[in-house]
Amino acid sequence: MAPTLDFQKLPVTVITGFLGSGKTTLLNHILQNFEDFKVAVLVNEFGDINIDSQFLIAVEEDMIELTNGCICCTINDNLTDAVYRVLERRDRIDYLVLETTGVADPLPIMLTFLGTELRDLTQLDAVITLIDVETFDPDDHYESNAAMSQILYGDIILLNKIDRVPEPRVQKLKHHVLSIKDRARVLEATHGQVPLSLILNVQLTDAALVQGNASAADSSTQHLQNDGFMSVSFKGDRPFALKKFQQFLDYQLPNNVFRAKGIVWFAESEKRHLFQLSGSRFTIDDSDWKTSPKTEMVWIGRQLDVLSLMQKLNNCMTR
Ligand SMILES: Nc1nc2c(ncn2[C@@H]2O[C@H](COP(=O)(O)OP(=O)(O)OP(=O)(O)O)[C@@H](O)[C@H]2O)c(=O)[nH]1
Repeated sequence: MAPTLDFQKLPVTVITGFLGSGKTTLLNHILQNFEDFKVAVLVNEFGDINIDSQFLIAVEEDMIELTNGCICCTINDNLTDAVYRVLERRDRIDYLVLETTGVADPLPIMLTFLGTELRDLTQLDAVITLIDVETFDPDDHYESNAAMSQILYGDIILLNKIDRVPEPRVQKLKHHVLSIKDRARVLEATHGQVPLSLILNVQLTDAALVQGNASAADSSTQHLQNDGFMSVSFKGDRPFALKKFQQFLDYQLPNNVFRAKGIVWFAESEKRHLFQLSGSRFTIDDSDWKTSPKTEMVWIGRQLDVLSLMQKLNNCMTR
């Protein structure tokens, strides 16, 4: 028999984790496997989620509805508004999953659910923090206050990308995490593949403890600026020359770039290419164009020299 969720309050799971740690990958795993319930997901961009177009019923400006009853909403700038849009469909939605941006401190987000009128309508179930075991350095935490806060407030810490490192490193990181947060549920995964029963509807968030930290949230809204992260968008109306882009990645990529993703149009290919860079590794996958070809990418890093980066990317385009 299918399990039922009969909560008066809408259960909410928050997925957090540093840039490129695998949050969207986990979200896709949830959307594909949480079949018994109708899930709403709140994301920053639709483009990241793998939605097979055959499952689409309706696409509105900020909401996508799927045949299985699930919906995806974009957060835009206002989380509370986005949650209320989901609550308007409460009769048809059993569960809410929210993916934060990689440089977000989860505490203010948790307090949105615990410290406002949303507290009567939603039930914060757990915060899942993903850690990329390959790039995470326990000595510097990416020199980021937000990364530290993600571990401090994570109820479940998912050590992800264990396919990329030797087992002893995973165990070392596990000890490190438990030294910061001894009550965390620590799990290990590749591509976020964990049984959903271990991460959803687990009721792990201690609301009283989090609310006790409310005063820390005032200063934490500054984390983004303090951590020095910034993003640069690049759009190209001419294709990239494959060789030039390869040379850029091999020899000219600034070392303060941490993450990049987007769609690339190559002169040499009729395909649409999805580019992902995380740390020093990148992948390029292909699919078919559903729009006219174009290049659209986001580059994220610290103190980026915007002009120089744009110039280098411009130089990758064919004349
Ligand atoms: N080898 C390996 N790659 C992974 C794993 N999990 C995710 N990836 C890849 O890592 C890259 C980043 O994954 P995402 O799920 O987009 O990460 P994210 O945390 O949503 O990234 P941001 O949106 O930048 O915060 C993608 O290319 C994924 O395919 C894993 O367990 N092993």
